[in-house]
Amino acid sequence: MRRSAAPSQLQGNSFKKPKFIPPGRSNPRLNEEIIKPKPDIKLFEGAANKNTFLESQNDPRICSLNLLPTEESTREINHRDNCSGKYSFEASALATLDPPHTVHSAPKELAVSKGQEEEPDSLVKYFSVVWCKASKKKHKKWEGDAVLIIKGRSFTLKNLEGKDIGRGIGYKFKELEKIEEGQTLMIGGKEIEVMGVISPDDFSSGRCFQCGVGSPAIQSSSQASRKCFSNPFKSVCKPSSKEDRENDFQNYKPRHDPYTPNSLVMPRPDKNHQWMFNKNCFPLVEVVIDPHLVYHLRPHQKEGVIFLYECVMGMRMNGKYGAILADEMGLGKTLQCISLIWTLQCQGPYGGKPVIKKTLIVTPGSLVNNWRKEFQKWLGNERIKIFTVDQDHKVEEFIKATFYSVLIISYEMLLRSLDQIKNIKFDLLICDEGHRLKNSAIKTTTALISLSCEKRIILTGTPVQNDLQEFFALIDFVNPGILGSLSSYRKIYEEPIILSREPSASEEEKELGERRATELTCLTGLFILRRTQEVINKYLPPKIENVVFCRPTALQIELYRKLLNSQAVRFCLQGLLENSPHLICIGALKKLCNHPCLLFSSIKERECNSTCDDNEERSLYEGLLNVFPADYSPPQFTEKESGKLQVLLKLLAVIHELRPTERVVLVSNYTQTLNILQEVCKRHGYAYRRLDGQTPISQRQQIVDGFNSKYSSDFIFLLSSKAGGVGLNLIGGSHLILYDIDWNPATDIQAMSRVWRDGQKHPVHIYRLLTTGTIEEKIYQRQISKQGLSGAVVDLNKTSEHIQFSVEELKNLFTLHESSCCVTHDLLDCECTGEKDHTGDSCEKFTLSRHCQLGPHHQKSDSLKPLSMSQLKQWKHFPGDYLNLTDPFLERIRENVSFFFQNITNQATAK
Ligand SMILES: Nc1ncnc2c1ncn2[C@@H]1O[C@H](COP(=O)(O)OP(=O)(O)OP(=O)(O)O)[C@@H](O)[C@H]1O
Ligand SMILES: [Mg+2]
Repeated sequence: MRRSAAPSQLQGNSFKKPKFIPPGRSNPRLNEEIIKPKPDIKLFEGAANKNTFLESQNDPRICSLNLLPTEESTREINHRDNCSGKYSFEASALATLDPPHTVHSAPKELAVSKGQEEEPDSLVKYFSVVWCKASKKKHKKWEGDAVLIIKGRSFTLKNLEGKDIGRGIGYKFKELEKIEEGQTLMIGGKEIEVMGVISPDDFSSGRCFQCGVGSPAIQSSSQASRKCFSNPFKSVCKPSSKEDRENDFQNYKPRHDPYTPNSLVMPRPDKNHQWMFNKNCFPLVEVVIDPHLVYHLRPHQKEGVIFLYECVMGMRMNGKYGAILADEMGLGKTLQCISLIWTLQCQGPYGGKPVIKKTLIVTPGSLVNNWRKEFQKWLGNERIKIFTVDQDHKVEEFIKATFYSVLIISYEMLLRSLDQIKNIKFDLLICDEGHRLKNSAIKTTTALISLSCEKRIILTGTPVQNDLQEFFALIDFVNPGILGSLSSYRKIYEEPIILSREPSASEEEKELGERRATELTCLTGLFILRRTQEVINKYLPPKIENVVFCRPTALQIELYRKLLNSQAVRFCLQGLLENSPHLICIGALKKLCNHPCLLFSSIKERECNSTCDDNEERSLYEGLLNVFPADYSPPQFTEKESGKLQVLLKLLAVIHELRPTERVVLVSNYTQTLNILQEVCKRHGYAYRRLDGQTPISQRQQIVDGFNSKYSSDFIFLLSSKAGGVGLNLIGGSHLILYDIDWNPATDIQAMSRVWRDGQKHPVHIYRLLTTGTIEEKIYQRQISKQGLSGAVVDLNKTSEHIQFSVEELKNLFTLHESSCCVTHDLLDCECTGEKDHTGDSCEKFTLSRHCQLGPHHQKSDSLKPLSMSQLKQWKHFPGDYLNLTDPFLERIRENVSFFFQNITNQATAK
């Protein structure tokens, strides 16, 4: 049985008597009150004091009706008659003889109104109650907490999971109106005791359903300012003797001077915290961040460290020690965590004793060494001993060598070594790129949940509120139980919030959904921190972003037309979408855009491995080989066959010529395309490195370091965005070219943020290449239109296979616009004719709205979000043959380009 004590911990809610009291047992608080007989009282007040309790004992009428919501007949509710005369001495004398769990006669059901009573619309009341089924059993116990909602002449009883457990209509208004704290009554076949009144606000916010939730322990984040203790040695308890006190005075000094001008001092624990965690009565000592780190920390990082400190210390919410640091990419989440670990490992507020001993950092395989490097970068090799798990360094080694305090391991390795890891006592768990834990059913999540460590931090660069169920999984991971069970979360938050966003939602539903969303935000906002790129922009060089529309070649156009005329495409357009032939068609068109030889290879491959199942694919390729020259051979592809490749070559040449010391990151989503690009590098003598899904994890950091090194002779870094994009720092490159486009804007954004981040010295140039009039433009439009944003915008796992297309959409997708120099511009409703340099206002002044289930409360500016159409319109744009092209790079590639969009961020600091 659920205990009802929790609601009392909620600040500001109206639960006054939260404990279960067996039916018939008097409520201790009310025992103190003398309840005078009221002649007009109608409802049973058995549990309100001892006397009334005895009333019930003597009452032979135990309700046998079982009134579940569906049972019309049970709407009969009778309040206890003749209450008034029974507050007798006789009864109270009996009370002293009876143990609490003796026979309890339940009150009679309240009765439904027979006549046509006037409906008082205005009356809506909420009560916290405890309930049990009506029974004649001697020893009854309350079965649970519930919320009773009285509305006019009807009632609803909801359990704390938000489910209806009783409902009835047509009661006497006057009787319902009289329900008050302390009463016991029969309603809907259930006996209930009214524990307290719930304010409408507590109901609409959903707070009244939260049980087991720790109370916010923080008043405001301003507490997190640099406030020194007036007396760092003052303790809640006094040390035992004078001598001890003197020793303490010596021993309990802060590790770093809290009074130096730039010191960063952690907020002090309040009395409640001290009472909970300072059982040994140690003196309070300032926790001061190592000045060596403070020197480097940016202002937002200082705030972040304080936030993390408060969360994991349980200072933000009683009994909860988790946090989600969801700063946008490149804001230095790693450094913030390192600062926290280093601090907690050496210091603590109680007697200066370290709060943690061992930390576990779980991260994608490609970032394991990046973490080690960051530790070295900020703390050197001596301060802290780090152990990274790989093929040659097993967890056993960490266990044997006790001097290691931090274990860094990939998610994959964690699963393999789970048994050993479980045996180590970790005090802090950090999950980097932790949005992967949004699915609570996957092995990684269950494995991590099984670790007993309470202090848990999720790091993620992607917003977490886009999907309410994934949101729950992340929240429940860091602070288990804070939102109740999944089913109660659904009833109390998800359903009303989603319902309120439906176009058909009533005003009441909208209001409720809005309130629940606000409450959810408030509750979770205490331990989620997200800052956007803007906080760091001022430290970054300018960023020049270009969308380059490349003309397709004659061969590409011919093949494209043939593909669109194929039987497979025609089937798709007739809505015959079994076996998803549209995905094959889309794949073929995308390959063709990258280079016709990729399509050629696919056709040849299909010819070799033909089975009877791939009719669609064969029908798609029919007659295509005739378009290629007879002796066509993919390895000998020519660069002139692809519009984008021609642009790329010119771009590489001009960068090499004009910026000989700068380097290029060249990104594709496809390994086969990377093969072509690699071949191009070889042919033109460009030194390169490559990182894709096949690159062994152990080599990845080395490849990245080699490229970033100032001594590197590389010119190009070939990167597979899906394999290696997340979390990498590629600041050695200042030009980034996205050779192809992904359905998911997040993949592209991830890749783009690899170069424009802290530490970048050069202005950053980003080029997104699209083939004019083709499917690539359509995918781009989908990215920037609302439609593209729906659902989990930033979910890197979402691919085209997850996207549903209507036949209408497919028609649009499978159209080649041969005469337009930029279909995307045509769609913008821009007043310019595309014939001149059209410069709109800076896009930065536009607030970007994020499509998010939590609604407007969360729609903060999010600079790494994909653009919207209207923002793109504000970008400078011009056709390829525009005369006054001032950008030297664009000037050199214009021959093969039909249109440009350009936007410059941080122009003021342009060098
Ligand atoms: N205060 C700072 N001063 C200088 N460089 C910094 C600072 N903070 C972080 N950096 C550097 O910025 C780069 C990005 O930091 P980091 O990798 O921690 O970003 P992140 O927030 O984890 O981003 P992502 O979400 O992409 O993983 C790193 O090279 C890091 O060393
Ligand atoms: Mg990171």
